[in-house]
Amino acid sequence: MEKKQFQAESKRLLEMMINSIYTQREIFLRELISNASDAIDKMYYKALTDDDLVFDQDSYYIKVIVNKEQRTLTIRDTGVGMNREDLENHLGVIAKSGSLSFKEANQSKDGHDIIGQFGVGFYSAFMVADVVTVISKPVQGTEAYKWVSTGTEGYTIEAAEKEEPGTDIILTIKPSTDEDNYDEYLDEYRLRSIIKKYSDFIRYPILMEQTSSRLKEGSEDEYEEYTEETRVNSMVPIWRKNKSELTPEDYENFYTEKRYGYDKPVKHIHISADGAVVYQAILFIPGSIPFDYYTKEYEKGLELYSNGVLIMNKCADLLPDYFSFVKGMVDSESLSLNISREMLQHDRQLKLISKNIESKIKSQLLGLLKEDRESYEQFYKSFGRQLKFGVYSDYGAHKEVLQDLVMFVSSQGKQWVTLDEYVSRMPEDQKYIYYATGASVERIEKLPQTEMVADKGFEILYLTDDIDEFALKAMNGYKDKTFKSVSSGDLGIEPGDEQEQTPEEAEESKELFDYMNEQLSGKVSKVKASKRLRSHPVCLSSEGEVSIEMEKVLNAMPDNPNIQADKVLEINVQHEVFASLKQAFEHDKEKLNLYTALLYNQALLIEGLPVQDPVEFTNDICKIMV
Ligand SMILES: Nc1ncnc2c1ncn2[C@@H]1O[C@H](COP(=O)(O)OP(=O)(O)OP(=O)(O)O)[C@@H](O)[C@H]1O
Repeated sequence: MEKKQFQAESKRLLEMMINSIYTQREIFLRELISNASDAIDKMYYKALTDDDLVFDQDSYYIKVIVNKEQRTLTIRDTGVGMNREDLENHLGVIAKSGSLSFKEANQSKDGHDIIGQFGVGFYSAFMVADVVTVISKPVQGTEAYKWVSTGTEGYTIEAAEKEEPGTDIILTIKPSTDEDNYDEYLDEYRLRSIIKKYSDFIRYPILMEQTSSRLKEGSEDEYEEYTEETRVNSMVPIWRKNKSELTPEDYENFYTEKRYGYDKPVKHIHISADGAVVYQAILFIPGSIPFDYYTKEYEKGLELYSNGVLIMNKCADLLPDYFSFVKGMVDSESLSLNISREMLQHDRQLKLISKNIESKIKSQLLGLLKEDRESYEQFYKSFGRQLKFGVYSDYGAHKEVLQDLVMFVSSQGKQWVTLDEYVSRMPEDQKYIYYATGASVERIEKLPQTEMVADKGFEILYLTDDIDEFALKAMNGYKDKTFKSVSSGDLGIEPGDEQEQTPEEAEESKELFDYMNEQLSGKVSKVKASKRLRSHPVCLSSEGEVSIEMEKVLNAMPDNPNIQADKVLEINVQHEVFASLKQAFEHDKEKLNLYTALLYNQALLIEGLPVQDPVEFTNDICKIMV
């Protein structure tokens, strides 16, 4: 029998293929099953134009058969089959896809979409097999042929016996070595799991013999093994079903089956888009945070299918970082796959899909916020931090998408409030959206800096997360209103009469404050009379872009940039302490120095900043006690 040679380039290409296109060996099964499914699809197309053929969906199947003794794995289909010419042209020429030509000649209808396009998938069989034998009989023909190849050595074709039309792809599985386990491709359970993973939604049944055990007839304790043929794939992808046919339980089951999470999702989003880009998607907002969510180990992404075949487990490009908590899958016919189907070309389609998905997620979250506040707050407690990171990232470029989704606890009843709610209940004379920062709501409530704004009856957002203030800065403002820290210089509130010092008093205290400022040189940039304090004697505020809270966050970072806020020590001139300061200024400078140091350290403590020299601080307290 004449042995035909692959062309030189083909030989190299095949070597390259086998060794480098695919990173995972197990996908050989996906490729062969996809080919089998394509072959059956082609029957469907042929039946459309050939009156002698009837396409009865139920009579077509794909069978995976294991023979452990002979180390063979057979993938059998009842599709169109190949004649001698096809075997030569389609399997003898690498990168020639009979399926692609077929697809081009037959426009896709009714969701019968052919998968093959590159003409290389078949050769992935050589990743696990020493010898590949193809026995095929075309549906329109009487003769069967056998194609045999050991890979790079070329192939032979001869006449063969086969009753039914269709194709058997018989792989002689390589022997296992110390490094490589090939036996797994002869293991029923392993094969089933590979089929489930990649080919669950192939629309023809994928059948396999299943070994189980049962009680022997007539016996109460003796078991026997038996085999029966069962279907491995679930065939109908739920995302192709009509939304009205599906119940909330169906979605929840899908979420659990797919192992997106072990919790109950807060919401599902089922998309069937057939506009500029055609795709289906089922997305979920998880009900609780995955344990590794806020760690580097967490990988975002959606499962990506092309025509029901899994292409990628986690396609990161489909989700922006701020929606990285979303789980689910996308299936599209219009993707430009690369040859291994492992990575996608960064194409327009994918971008369109991800833009589309982003706006769907946003509108669904807004819907949840409106219709089911409790669930939204539950969601927000888990993933709000990620949304705020999103607002802050890329210099606020995504604020339009996210600003209506963020919330903060506010001084009004310590409830969550959105920016929209805050602004809509602002009294007319309130210029700014006020916020205060601190480690917890309880601590913020006690901050002296909040006194004046709170006295005025203005609502204050309580910022307890280290990202919060950065996010607000990135947003700049909301609906024409700018954000204002209660610790910032100008609060935009006219002080009441009782706070105003007369010009003489102000002149008098200026000398005192200048003196104190000198004592605190390098620590604060100014000491001044406070306009915001009511009952407390002292507080720190900041001037300029960097607030004290931001200083804390920035300095806690690993590469500690040592950024300092421009701090101002504010003294409540209505407080009795101020009278003592004045007294000491006139009669006892040493005492004033002591008071200045004490007040400064108290202000630091209130802010949650470390006292630079705690021993000296306690000594100072002792000094005033004796
Ligand atoms: N089971 C089969 N029945 C009928 N024809 C087949 C079968 N398997 C492969 N072929 C033919 O061989 C060709 C080459 O198959 P191969 O898997 O290499 O490429 P493909 O499926 O066209 O593209 P891709 O690389 O994208 O999978 C197919 O296009 C098809 O014409």
